Amino acid sequence: MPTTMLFVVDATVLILSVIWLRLWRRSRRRNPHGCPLPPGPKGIPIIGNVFDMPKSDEALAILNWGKKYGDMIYVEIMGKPMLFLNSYNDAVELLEKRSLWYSDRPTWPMSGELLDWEWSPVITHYDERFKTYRQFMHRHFKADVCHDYWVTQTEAARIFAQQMLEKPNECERHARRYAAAATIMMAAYGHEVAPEGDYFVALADRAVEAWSRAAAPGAYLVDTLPWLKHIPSWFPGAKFKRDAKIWSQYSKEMRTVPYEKTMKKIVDGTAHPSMMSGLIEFCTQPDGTIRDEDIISACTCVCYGAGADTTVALMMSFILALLMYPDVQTRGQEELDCVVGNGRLPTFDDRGNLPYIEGIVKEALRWNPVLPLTIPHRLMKDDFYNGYFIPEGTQVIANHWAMLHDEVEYPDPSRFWPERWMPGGCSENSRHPSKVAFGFGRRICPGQYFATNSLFIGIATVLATVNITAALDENGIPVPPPKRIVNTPGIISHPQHFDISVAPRSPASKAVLNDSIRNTV
Ligand code: HEM
Repeated sequence: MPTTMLFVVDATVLILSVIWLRLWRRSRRRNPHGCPLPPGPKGIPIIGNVFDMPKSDEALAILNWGKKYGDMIYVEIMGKPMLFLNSYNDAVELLEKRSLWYSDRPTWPMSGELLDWEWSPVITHYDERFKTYRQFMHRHFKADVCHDYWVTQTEAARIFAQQMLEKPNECERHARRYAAAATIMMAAYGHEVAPEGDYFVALADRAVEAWSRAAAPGAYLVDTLPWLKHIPSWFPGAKFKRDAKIWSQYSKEMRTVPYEKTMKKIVDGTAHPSMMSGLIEFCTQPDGTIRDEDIISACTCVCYGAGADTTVALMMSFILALLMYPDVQTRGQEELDCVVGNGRLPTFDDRGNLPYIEGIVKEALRWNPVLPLTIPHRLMKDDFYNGYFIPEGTQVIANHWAMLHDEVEYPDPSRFWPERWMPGGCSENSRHPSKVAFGFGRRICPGQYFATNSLFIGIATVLATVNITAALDENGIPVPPPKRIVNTPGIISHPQHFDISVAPRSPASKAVLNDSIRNTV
């Protein structure tokens, strides 16, 4: 028989064996105790549902799948089982009540292993290291400790408003400095960021940007075929390995450079108090050694990695909402004038007296969820739920978009409508969006109180000091605001760039803002 013929026969036998093995494994999975897998699109042998997966607006598409398959939707991608949860109750039942088994994370071949981000608490496996890292984060970001950051957050919010007035078209950059750099870097390292070109921030931004590119769903074949990670980097088509080599250096520098520089200051006695100085003190042993140093550096580093983009995205969604729903701005300002007055700026002490502003914070968390399909939890053993079998290793993904746009909890869900939360409003007694937006169970976001505080003071300060309106085109005609939210692609939902005009609310409000900054700088 000619060699090519032999090759064809061998290849056919191999393919048929793999198909048989897959079908056999699938039927075994389906029926260990007579329970079927949860419903979902049928898929095809070997590759499973690769071609069924939506290419854009994934969360919305999966919400719509729910109409056909129910609240739990099961798919397999090249043998990798995935379960999407559209309902809050299922997420609580599985990710919270059974969190002992639903708290692991999957392995990420490109963005985790090859980019050397496995140190990151966000993707760390559910093990002893995980428990130590959660304990460290909790010490420094639990609800009552977050009061310690109020002053920094308030000052940074005022500078944000001032920068918006100066350069309205760079709003996103100002939001990044505010929400992320100025507050998070101070909390994590006691580091005061430079107004422009801060070194720590530049290192972190470079690494996070590379990570986001690597982690975008479907961006790298190696995530679907993990064995590809073993091919040498000179091999044709192995550009991903060469990219990963450069990007892994960014990850290393992001983690080590701020840590080492801050450590030097701690040793010199010139460091500002911070999470890092607190943890170093907590972990220093009687003999002078420091335990868990790698976990300390991971915790300080992850604050920017996990907290920057998320908070910026929410602030930008809030500003977009002001453009699309101008009444929200007017009503928020009326409440602030009534409660805070015109002679000073809002502070955290006013929060309990500002129900409408609180309604805006809730809508900001709900309306355009930052992580519409959140980070997968990995099931650690076979499970049975509602008559279905869920195999070990399944990646369970809560569809935050579906839960936060649930028409029963939040009628007219695509409307940014703080009134829904006011006494007598249609969602007055509905679930607080933070119960979904920050995730579930043992992997719930440890920065949630810090983040919500940043949102509150940012929103209150902007409304108290500036008016945001549509940008004007070259003929001086207002550019109509977008009619619906359009996000950039990627794991985190950032609204696509939009221009705005920003003006002081009044000469008096501008003077109060400038004075408040002068008195604190
Ligand atoms: C508004 C801003 C934020 C939102 C909406 C947000 C949301 C989330 C969500 C949905 C998760 C995944 C939870 C899960 O797997 O069930 C998460 C994880 C995480 N977040 Fe946040 N987050 C925000 C800000 C922050 C901040 C400011 C920090 C740090 C100071 C932070 C640190 C983390 C960490 C370390 C994790 C990984 C948790 C784990 O896997 O154990 N986040 N966040």
